[in-house]
Amino acid sequence: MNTNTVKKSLKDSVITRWAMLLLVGFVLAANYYFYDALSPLKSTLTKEFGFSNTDFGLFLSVYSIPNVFLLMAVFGGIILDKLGIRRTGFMFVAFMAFGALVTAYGASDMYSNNGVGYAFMSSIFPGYSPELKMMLLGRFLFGLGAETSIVVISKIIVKWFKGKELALAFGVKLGLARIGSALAFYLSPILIKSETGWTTAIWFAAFFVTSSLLVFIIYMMFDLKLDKQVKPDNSVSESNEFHISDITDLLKNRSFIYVTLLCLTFYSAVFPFFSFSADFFLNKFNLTLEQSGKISLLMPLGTVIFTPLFGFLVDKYGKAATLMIYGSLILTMVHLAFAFTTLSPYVLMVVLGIAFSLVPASMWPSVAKMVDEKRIGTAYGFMFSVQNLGLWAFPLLTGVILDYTNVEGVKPIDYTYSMVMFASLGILGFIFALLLKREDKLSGYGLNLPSNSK
Ligand SMILES: NCCCC[C@H](N)C(=O)NCC(=O)O
Repeated sequence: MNTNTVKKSLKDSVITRWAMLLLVGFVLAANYYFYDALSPLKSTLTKEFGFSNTDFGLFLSVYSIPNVFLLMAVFGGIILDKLGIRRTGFMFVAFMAFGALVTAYGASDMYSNNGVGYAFMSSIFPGYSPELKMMLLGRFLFGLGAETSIVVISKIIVKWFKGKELALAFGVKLGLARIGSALAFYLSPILIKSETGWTTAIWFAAFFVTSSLLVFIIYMMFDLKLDKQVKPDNSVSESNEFHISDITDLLKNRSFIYVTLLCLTFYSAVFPFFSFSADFFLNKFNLTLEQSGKISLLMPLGTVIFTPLFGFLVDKYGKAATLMIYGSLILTMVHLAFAFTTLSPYVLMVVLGIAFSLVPASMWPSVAKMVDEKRIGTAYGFMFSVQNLGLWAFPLLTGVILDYTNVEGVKPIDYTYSMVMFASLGILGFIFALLLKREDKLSGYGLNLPSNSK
């Protein structure tokens, strides 16, 4: 382990380690802001560029292509365990910023007025608009950087908080990420009305991500200082070598497999739903874009409170495996209620926020109990790649289901079948959570024990 300190180091100072969390939390908030910033703009993209439901789903899902099909999150995790936090983090946050700028450029007048790349994009795949293609390229690059940078930030949290308030720190980190999402749903509908044109909403998001690169550079200075204080032991350089057995060992670990499958199904029922949620409320409850955006942001806002709270409880009392079961069950019930009832979407989104706090607050710190810290980047990277299979397939499938079950141009759009799909994913997540808890009794990782007892 990389923690054989004799003297006190930076991470022993409560203020410094929480300040580090705020720095990387800013990077994460920018990442989540950009991911969600275009979701409230679905109808605007249809109006401006003729996006169909499927085009919009394609735009959302292209984020995951580098992580699923090029295994970027896995390679990113391996690169991270080998090259370390600073170099890997800088590289992938820079990718994220570049991708965000390319997306904004693709939606801009500068590009549509025969800007760089317009002629080329017009010449390939003529069935799709040049704007969509440039925006797809941007989101692809953004996704390539964004997922690995989340892996890097997860490793940063483990580095500063393991053996201390780990689950609480993960909870706060996720809370900061969700503030990014909530801000996106709040600000984007306002920014599209700005005098500088509707694309201000996308440019603002792109500059937010770019500013996070500067914040990451500040973090790097503290990281360097900590590494100088906490000298690695002699075995580290050898153990930093990646071996294929690092992956095969993970695949032989049943607890890890169940938690990965839970991650896939649970998140597939949340993020793709969330991306369509503003449009769903608008259609189901006949609301304005601003009203529906405000309902959507109740879920991330709820998680800002609940995720750190549940993280604190997991640190203190344990029960992570049990809470993952409850979280999956609540998620399923909320989606069924969305599909078949007209219960208040305000209440349901808050309840969804509780489910979306229970599982992440328990899941991510639990992985640190199953996997050695030196391999945590590889483990999170692997989970993210598998999860991205869902983040790729389900937005696309939602768009296809919507186009298939609705008549083009006829409003309101009916989301019932898509909601049933999300509820089914919730049921699968519930089953994997049960299996994980059963397996924990055999493996002895102690997922239901408090954080400092392992
Ligand atoms: N920004 C939306 C996609 C993030 C996915 C990421 N791989 C993840 O799972 N993050 C953890 C979380 O709970 O947000």
